[in-house]
Amino acid sequence: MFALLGQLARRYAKAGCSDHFDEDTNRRVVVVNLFVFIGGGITLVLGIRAIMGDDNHLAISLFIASLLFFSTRWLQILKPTRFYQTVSSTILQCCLMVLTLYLVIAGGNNNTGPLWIYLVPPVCMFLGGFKYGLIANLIYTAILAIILFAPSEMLLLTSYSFEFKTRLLYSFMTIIFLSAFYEYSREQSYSAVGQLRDEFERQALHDQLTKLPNRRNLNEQLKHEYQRTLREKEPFSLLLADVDFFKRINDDFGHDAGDEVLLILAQRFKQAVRNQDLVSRWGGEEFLFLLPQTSLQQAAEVAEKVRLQTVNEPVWQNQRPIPVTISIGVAEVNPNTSIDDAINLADKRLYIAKQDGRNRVIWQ
Ligand SMILES: Nc1nc2c(ncn2[C@@H]2O[C@H](COP(=O)(O)OP(=O)(O)OP(=O)(O)O)[C@@H](O)[C@H]2O)c(=O)[nH]1
Repeated sequence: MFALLGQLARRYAKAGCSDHFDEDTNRRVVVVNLFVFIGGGITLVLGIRAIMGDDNHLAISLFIASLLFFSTRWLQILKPTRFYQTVSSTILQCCLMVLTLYLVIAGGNNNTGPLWIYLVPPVCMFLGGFKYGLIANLIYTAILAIILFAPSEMLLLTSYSFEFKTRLLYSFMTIIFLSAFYEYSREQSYSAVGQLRDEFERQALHDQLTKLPNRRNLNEQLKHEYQRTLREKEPFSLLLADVDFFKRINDDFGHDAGDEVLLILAQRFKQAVRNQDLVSRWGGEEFLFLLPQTSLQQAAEVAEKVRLQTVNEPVWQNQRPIPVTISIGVAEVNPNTSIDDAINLADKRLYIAKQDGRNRVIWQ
């Protein structure tokens, strides 16, 4: 029974949420749903009470407000887009503001109407965000002050003492300040968490030393590129490049120099290829190039260019030249080969390049 109620409540609260929305928008959808349930329900009940108390004006206002509250929920469920979510939350805020101002003007039941204005700051802050919430609250406060302090209470249908009006305004402004502060802190934390998440995602997909895409990242790109190859029947190619005798570089020049070599090579490789090509750090001193829309022969030419550039430009570290050469295995991916087959073939050709004396490209 409780489980069923919980399930119904969850379904009610989440109606209108969408995977296309960010977390904050979905949370606003939930708040609109909950507010409509509570706010719409209470105004409906108060409307019925007002009818029974023969206060027809108040009853009609409350019924209209209740209807508008419920319509905002229908709107965001019927049209689950960001635009309609904004429209429905704006209608809800305007409706709440007009209703509470009306309650201040009319006094409500035994002059208790002004008590409802304290709902405005938190609801507007949460639904509109810090900036728009603050603007809405300041406009509301200005209108409230005009209504309360107009000469001879000409805008009021009831009467309040001067002390009541000033205390109402002061306490209302305090609530605005607290709600604004809360919303500002919440937005700051939300954006800090977002930045942290982006940074973690970036780190998970990139190599720490060279900042190149890592193996996991490239595997994803390979799958995308393969889909395009299947669709458009156009091959792409892979270069598997490995630094020759890298262990010797580490031993002769130190591990830091080895790191520097990898870093400089990564930058040079990136500059040597087209924008749409991808260079990744595949393993320790291995780099895998993904060259979209490139045949085996064209890829072999690119590989030769990269090899020559590497052998002709030593890496300088602490004013010492470190001679570097690379060996490269090339393979083509077309609709008749799988990605794994192509990587294995590139690996096999790289092995042959090493066996044949290193500093060379093997592509057939
Ligand atoms: N400095 C540094 N060294 C690394 C890094 N990753 C792997 N290595 C080293 O690279 C060396 C690779 O050595 P090997 O696999 O024997 O290959 P190699 O010496 O390049 O010989 P060949 O590939 O046959 O030409 C190992 O000593 C690894 O410790 C790194 O990020 N930085």
